[in-house]
Amino acid sequence: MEVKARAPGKIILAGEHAVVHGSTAVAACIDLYTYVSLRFPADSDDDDTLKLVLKDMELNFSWSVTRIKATLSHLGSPFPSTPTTCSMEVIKSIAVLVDEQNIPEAKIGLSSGATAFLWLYTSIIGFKPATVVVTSDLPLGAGLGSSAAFCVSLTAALLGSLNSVHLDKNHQGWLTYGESDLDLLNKWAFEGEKIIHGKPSGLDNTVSTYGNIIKFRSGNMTCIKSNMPLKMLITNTKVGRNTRALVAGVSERSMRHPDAMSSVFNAVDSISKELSTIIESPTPDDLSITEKEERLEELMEMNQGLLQCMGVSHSSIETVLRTTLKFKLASKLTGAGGGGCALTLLPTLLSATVVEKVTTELETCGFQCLIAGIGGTGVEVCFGGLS
Ligand SMILES: Nc1ncnc2c1ncn2[C@@H]1O[C@H](COP(=O)(O)OP(=O)(O)OP(=O)(O)O)[C@@H](O)[C@H]1O
Ligand SMILES: C[C@@](O)(CCO)CC(=O)[O-]
Ligand SMILES: [Mg+2]
Repeated sequence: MEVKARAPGKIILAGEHAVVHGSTAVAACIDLYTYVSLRFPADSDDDDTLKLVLKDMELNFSWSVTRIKATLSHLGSPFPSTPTTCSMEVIKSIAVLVDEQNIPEAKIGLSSGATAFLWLYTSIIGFKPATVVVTSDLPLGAGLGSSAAFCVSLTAALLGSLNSVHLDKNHQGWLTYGESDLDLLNKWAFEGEKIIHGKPSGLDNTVSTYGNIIKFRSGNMTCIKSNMPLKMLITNTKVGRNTRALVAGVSERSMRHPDAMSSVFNAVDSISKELSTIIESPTPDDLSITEKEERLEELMEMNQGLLQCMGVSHSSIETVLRTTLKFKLASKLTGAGGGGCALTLLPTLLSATVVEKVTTELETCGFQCLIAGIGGTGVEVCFGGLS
């Protein structure tokens, strides 16, 4: 049997980092996906290996199931209906299995992904041979939620292979999970994100699981129905960074300056709330689309200033801000910052010529620009019948 799954990446319109400290954030999924295919060998096959193929990265990992079992069987796996945090002690045991794969230094960031894989696989499936193939449209470590899309799509494929999860396995094409299975999936994906991010808020895995545009605070989400066009230019500065280190840096700063940072987080909370109210309010209401866009631009600029205060901007992000400002366009970083991606609001009345000019100038700086569809469906699974 083959189970396929796909989960979207995301953009954060407001509230990254502050959301880790209890503020509201607003995020939307984008139509760029991570895909996972899970295949179990036929019973007749004499196969004892669990294989993880990271196709885009040209990396093949394989572990003997007997060896994994010897390391982890004391945990009583599998326990698919009980999402459980991987303890530091178990992370260390899994790290030994990952180290044995001799990941090249240039790709060493993938070791946290491989650790999350082994935790999710053994916790949900147990000690069974399989081949898991991963591909992704998303740039890794660039702020578009690749880690969450990886954890969500992987969990979707794993849970989809279980008989206890109710899905029509004869359905042709992509299928969505029922509400309670989605909740279980999201909890497991969050446990994977903890291994990659250290202290995630849960925002990224939640928007990848449920899709749409969401308002999120302290683990609770509300879907937002947008009443205005929201066209964003995404610029990838291609400056690599790591969310775990950036999140830890903000926490350290907030320990050094608790009062000042708590005011910063409160200000972000107000920005996210105001931004979601503007997006949701009916048009024409008291504000025209153009007025709403101007308010959003101002809020994005304010949020960017506060992200700078948190210490997560970067000279490459500042270059994007300066370049887009020349065309009177507002931008902010999206995701964890420190490089990665920036968002620029493209107002409805902006001419195609200006979009072309700003894109060309950003690309001349060595950046990569894209416009993604936002707010679609979240994670999906498929048991065959994809063209
Ligand atoms: N397709 C994938 N295959 C394997 N590992 C992945 C994949 N996508 C993400 N990862 C893991 O996630 C890490 C990147 O996660 P990180 O949280 O730093 O960035 P991001 O999720 O892209 O950005 P942000 O968290 O700011 O949205 C990679 O180094 C890798 O360990
Ligand atoms: C930086 C952060 O707020 C968003 C990363 O996309 C981290 C998190 O919420 O887990
Ligand atoms: Mg991430």
